[in-house]
Amino acid sequence: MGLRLGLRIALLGRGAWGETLAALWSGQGHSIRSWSRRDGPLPPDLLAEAELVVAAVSMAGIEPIGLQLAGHWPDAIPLLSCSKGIDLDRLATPTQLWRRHLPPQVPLLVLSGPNLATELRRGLPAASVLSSDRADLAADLQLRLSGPSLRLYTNDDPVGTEVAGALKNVMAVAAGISDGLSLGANARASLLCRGLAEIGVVLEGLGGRCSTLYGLAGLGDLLATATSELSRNYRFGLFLAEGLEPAEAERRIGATVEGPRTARAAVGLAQRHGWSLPICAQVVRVLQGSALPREAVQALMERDLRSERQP
Ligand SMILES: NC(=O)C1=CN([C@@H]2O[C@H](COP(=O)(O)OP(=O)(O)OC[C@H]3O[C@@H](n4cnc5c(N)ncnc54)[C@H](O)[C@@H]3O)[C@@H](O)[C@H]2O)C=CC1
Ligand SMILES: O=C(CO)COP(=O)(O)O
Repeated sequence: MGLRLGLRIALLGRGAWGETLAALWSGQGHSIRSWSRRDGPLPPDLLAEAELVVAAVSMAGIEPIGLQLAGHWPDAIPLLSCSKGIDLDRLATPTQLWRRHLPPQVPLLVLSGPNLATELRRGLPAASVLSSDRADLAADLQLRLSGPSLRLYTNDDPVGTEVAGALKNVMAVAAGISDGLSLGANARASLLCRGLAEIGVVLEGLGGRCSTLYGLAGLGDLLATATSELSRNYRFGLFLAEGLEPAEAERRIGATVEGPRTARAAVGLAQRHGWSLPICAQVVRVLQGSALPREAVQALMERDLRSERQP
């Protein structure tokens, strides 16, 4: 990467998040060449001039795009992954999925934090984390991509950052259920606090650091997503509490809702590693139709009593 301030960015995905990032960064003088599924096949030269590739597709898009780009990646051009979820088939984070297809020398970075696209599109301020094992690169991109409405911090815990950003969507679904059932402020706070502990089990279990849990990608995004009707995952939970089937709830939202598949992936990871993830497990029971939302809440309240340190 040269010393120019304006970067040549290739953007994969022009959904709500991709459009928002494109608007922010083009407004800061970066040049954006973007591709979205609706444009048709990936142009073979999309990455040719790029200094940075930004991936803002939903989890479902990573594998097909990774397959198409494998073998065509310009040497060592970094990828900034902005997706939030755990892949259900491979129980993998977004960068773990990308890594399967990209040359080992391609540096990977993660962007995650309390970043409801609708608010950023309105010009409202927010902060986020740029995470990478490559501290030099993260610091360089922090400087170039931070702007008047999106302030970037760095950390060197990409796995923890991704797990936090993925699992908060499950907790947002659970909070939507709780609020949809009118269980009150105490219930929501209790749920989110225990939800944070549960995110910590997965985060530390996969090698992330506890400090990330309490940072922007963890507690920060949990607070934003699990308390705002701008969040699709939270709205999805509200619809479940109303008695809608999951498929109908997704249809009404009409955009990506990563929480449901991530909940099932988290339960898959829990089975593999022997972890206890009670909130994720109850969200999955509701999704599978094996419990009504009220029964899931009751099951959480009736668990054996334990120390706060245990999940
Ligand atoms: N909307 C938001 O506020 C934020 C979203 N995110 C994350 O960014 C990711 C994208 O979210 P949104 O843009 O909001 O969703 P969206 O539903 O508005 O757009 C999804 C994008 O992914 C692409 N896509 C989906 N399946 C694909 C496939 N099989 N092949 C190729 N492309 C495919 C779509 O064409 C579209 O560009 C999600 O993982 C989400 O959790 C992260 C931060 C904020
Ligand atoms: O990740 C987000 C905000 O940080 C977006 O949340 P939703 O996908 O629930 O809308």
